[in-house]
Amino acid sequence: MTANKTETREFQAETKQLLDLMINSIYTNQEIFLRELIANASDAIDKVKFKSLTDLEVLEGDSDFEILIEVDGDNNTLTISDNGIGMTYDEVINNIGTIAQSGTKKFIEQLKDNKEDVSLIGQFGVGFYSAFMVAKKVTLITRAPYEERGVKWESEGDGTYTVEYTDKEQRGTKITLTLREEFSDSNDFENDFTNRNNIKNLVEKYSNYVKYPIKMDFYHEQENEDGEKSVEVETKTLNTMTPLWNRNKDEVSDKEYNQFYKNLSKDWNEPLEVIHKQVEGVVKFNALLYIPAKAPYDFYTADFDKGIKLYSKSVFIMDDCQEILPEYLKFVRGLVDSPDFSLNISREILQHSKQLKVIGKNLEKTILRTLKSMLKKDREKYESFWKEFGRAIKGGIYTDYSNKDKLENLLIFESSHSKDGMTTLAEYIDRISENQEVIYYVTGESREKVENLPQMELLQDKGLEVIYCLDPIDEFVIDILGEYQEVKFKSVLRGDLELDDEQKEEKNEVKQELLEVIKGHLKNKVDDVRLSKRLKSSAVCLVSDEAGMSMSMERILQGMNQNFGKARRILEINPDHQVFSTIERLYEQDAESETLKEYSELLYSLSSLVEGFNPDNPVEFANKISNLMAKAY
Ligand SMILES: Nc1ncnc2c1ncn2[C@@H]1O[C@H](COP(=O)(O)OP(=O)(O)OP(=O)(O)O)[C@@H](O)[C@H]1O
Repeated sequence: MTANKTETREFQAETKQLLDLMINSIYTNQEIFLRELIANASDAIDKVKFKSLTDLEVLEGDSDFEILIEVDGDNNTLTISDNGIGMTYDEVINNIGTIAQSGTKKFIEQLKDNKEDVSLIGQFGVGFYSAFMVAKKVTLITRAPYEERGVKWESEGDGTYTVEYTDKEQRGTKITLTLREEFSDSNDFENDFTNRNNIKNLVEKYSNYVKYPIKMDFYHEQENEDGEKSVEVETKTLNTMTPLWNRNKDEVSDKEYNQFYKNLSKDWNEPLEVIHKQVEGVVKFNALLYIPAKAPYDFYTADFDKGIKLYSKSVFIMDDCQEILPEYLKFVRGLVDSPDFSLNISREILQHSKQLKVIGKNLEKTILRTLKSMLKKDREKYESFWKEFGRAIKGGIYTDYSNKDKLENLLIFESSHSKDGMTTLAEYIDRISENQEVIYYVTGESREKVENLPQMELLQDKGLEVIYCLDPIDEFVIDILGEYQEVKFKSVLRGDLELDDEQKEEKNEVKQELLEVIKGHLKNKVDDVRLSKRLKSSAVCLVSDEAGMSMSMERILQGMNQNFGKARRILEINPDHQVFSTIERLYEQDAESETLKEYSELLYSLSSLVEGFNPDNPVEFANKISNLMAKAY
């Protein structure tokens, strides 16, 4: 880098792609660029303010924090300035010239498929680039504290940008957008970003609770008694600033809560639930928490930025405090403001903060109470919550057994009881007859698949309700719970169902020898062969042993490339099926019959197929079936 020279640099390939999309593909809601730039300005002021707590010099005597907006209708420009932390030369190149966030690629992919979905912009941390939705040129001039010179960055969004040193007296950043014609057209109020009233409306809509004054000059023409004209300048603060969470709950409207949420989370949707808590006790705090309606695109990945914002007496301390709420509530967004937090609290100190623990426990209880009440009072809303975040709650049971009692009552499942609604475990228990001693459950990929399983036949016939575990994590959760209200869980696909069927019991006595022969033919494939008490119309099914791993677990672990061995397989044959009579006949004629061996193998392949496993040798399997068909007539 050579000082005082203008450097022309190329954007990264990804940035180019992003800019291209910003400029050419987004046709609605372009106005949010203003929110994004104001948010950046506010973040930058937060940063310098925070730094000044330990280093007052950083302020250089300039501590009247503010964000200024200027418009110039003659030159079609809009300028946003802040006296925040500013950027050094290298920071400009690192922060503005490149996209560090790994999520950006995914953002580009999603935008390609869904060009209208600008709600994704904030989520992916591409806020600054949204300026190119409305600007044909963006000029950024910035100076960091202690730097002698400022830095000028400029780009027309065409693949390159320039950087050079420049003079800048005031600390902070000034961003000037030279607007595209369609965004400075005085005949189109909502898209005219040189119109002061439009800007005022947008600030009120999107940035009303930004903590620092957002100011703009308004010009009033005046005429005195002698007919002389003059212009009076009035500087107005456009935002109300009072932190919403410190206002009385009764004084805050739903609209205000929702708008605040959108600013805070960058989510385009309204939140599903708002929790506003004001506590005066041993520990004093105000909290404003939100349960989102939709899971962010990266919610179930390690990239997800979880955490709650921390404030002390309305002064921002930290963006994403992860210590306050347990991992399973990571979907909750919001902030906590407590005078008990120390301003220069570090992440290390946070982990041992007693106040934080007390507040965290209090909030956890409140959130769980809110969810419980939603489950009781508004099932539809709860089911929509569950669809988005149910897995996080289940994860809470799976990763920490001590959460079991808190969370088991929040679980809901699909079940054979109803095609539309879902059931809690308590509702299941309420419905079962006194002599049913277990909670039946079945694991599988979809309602349709589990309902067609041969293993379900007898239960369906007897009208016994079965819980459908359609999410791979369900089986782990059920394994951990073991029982609910002292009623044990029982997998339909494992062990003996103990559904006593006396007629079958009688018939079963004589068949043991035949079963041993079949077992001998399937030596390396199954651990046992039994007569089934659960099949009605199907000939065979495969179940796993009560002890050890289940077959669905085996499949999940295999999918994760984890080799924990195989589930113990048991082949069950329906003694009432014609096929069984056939093999019985074969056995009576010749216990060592080759055909009996072949049929045993075929039955095993058929049962594996139903379970979703391919036959060990598909070609041999196909040949055997063809031969059988050829012999049939
Ligand atoms: N006004 C500003 N003052 C100082 N630094 C800024 C300013 N605007 C942007 N930056 C820097 O540029 C970076 C990139 O900004 P950008 O808006 O693209 O993403 P972000 O703010 O990090 O993410 P998000 O928009 O999701 O909050 C910021 O993280 C910040 O370091």
